[in-house]
Amino acid sequence: MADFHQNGNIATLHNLRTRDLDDLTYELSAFAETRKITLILPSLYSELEGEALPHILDELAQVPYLHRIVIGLDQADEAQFRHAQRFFSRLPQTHMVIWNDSPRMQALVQRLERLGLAPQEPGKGRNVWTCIGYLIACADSAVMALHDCDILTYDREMLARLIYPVANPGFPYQMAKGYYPRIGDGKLNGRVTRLLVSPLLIALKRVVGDRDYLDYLRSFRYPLSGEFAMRTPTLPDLRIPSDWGLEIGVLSEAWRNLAPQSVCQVEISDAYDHKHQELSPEDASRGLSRMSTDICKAIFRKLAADGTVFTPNVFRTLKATYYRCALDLLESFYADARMNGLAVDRHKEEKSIELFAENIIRAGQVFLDNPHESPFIPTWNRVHSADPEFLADMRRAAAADLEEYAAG
Ligand SMILES: O=C(O)[C@H](O)COP(=O)(O)O
Repeated sequence: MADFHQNGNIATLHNLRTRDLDDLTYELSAFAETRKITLILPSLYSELEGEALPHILDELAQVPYLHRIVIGLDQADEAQFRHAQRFFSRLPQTHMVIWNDSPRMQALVQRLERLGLAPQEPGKGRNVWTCIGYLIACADSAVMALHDCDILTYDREMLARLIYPVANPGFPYQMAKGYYPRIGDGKLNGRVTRLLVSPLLIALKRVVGDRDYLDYLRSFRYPLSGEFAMRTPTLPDLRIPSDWGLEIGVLSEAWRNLAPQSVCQVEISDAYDHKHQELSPEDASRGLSRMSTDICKAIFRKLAADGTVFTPNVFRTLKATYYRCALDLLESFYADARMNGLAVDRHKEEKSIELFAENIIRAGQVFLDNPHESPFIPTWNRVHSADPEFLADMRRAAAADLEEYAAG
């Protein structure tokens, strides 16, 4: 049974298991009559062949309150795009599959390149950014929700709970961030959240001192969850990182753009499992190693923008402090897991901590070498002011792709 603890920084909306899904769905459907809700699904083509997405579609097919579903399809060729259209056609809601690699979409990226506004690299950040652009171009939704396509434990209650705080017109929330425990196969997962982000935030507080931004980030029970919902007026001014700092980046943007009273976190599942990436200790450009470096960079950059001075010595101290904090937290995770009959491989976890400690230094070095480097894709407001026709052309391009490469 959940608790009802509030941390005092941002509101936490728990699942007290006192309300059934039908009742929640009924109320969401009433909200949706006056505030249209769009769901964004950033998807890799390979996820269509995985076990999670077919089940996600089965669940979504039963959701009555969604106005539109926008699927951003990455890493697909023409035949795969046609297949994707067939795959998603069982959704009863209006939906759009955006083929990000289509010749038309690529021509649009080149158009942005000429303006110096193109995303620096492909990936989930660019995919999400494109889908948000499409949503802005449609100009008919009041609420947007987004979740990953690799959730093995998906059910439609997760979506209902994610959307509710921003769809309820009586609530002050502009953004809701999902949280849950990541558990699967009898193990405690969420390696980067538990072993990097949580101890790093504690260590930063010790090394650089109290910062509102650190307190804010520490308030989130699962800062790396890929699930969030927002009221759409905030979207045109949202800067999305194109690297793996996407989740932290979106939280940082909410901190910059919104009052703390308008941000909340919401419990959406009691056991979440997804596809696990490899740690990749040998190759820092892949897997959780790359993810951990990008996350550190995102946090360092944000603190620097808030007036924190970083030097090589600060990063060396931070590494040592982090290492101690991470080992201490590991004790807590171990005890918690053990008491709940879950496995924690302490050797593997300590190896991960060692890798993350190295990556703190690596990220620090990248930051010191190039403090102005920014992974952020320009906001849609900026693109719109540089090229007022762009959004309408993008919407037309997505529709033309759909027509030209009909499922067949
Ligand atoms: O949330 C995280 O910490 C990362 O996405 C890794 O998650 P995993 O350990 O569950 O694969």
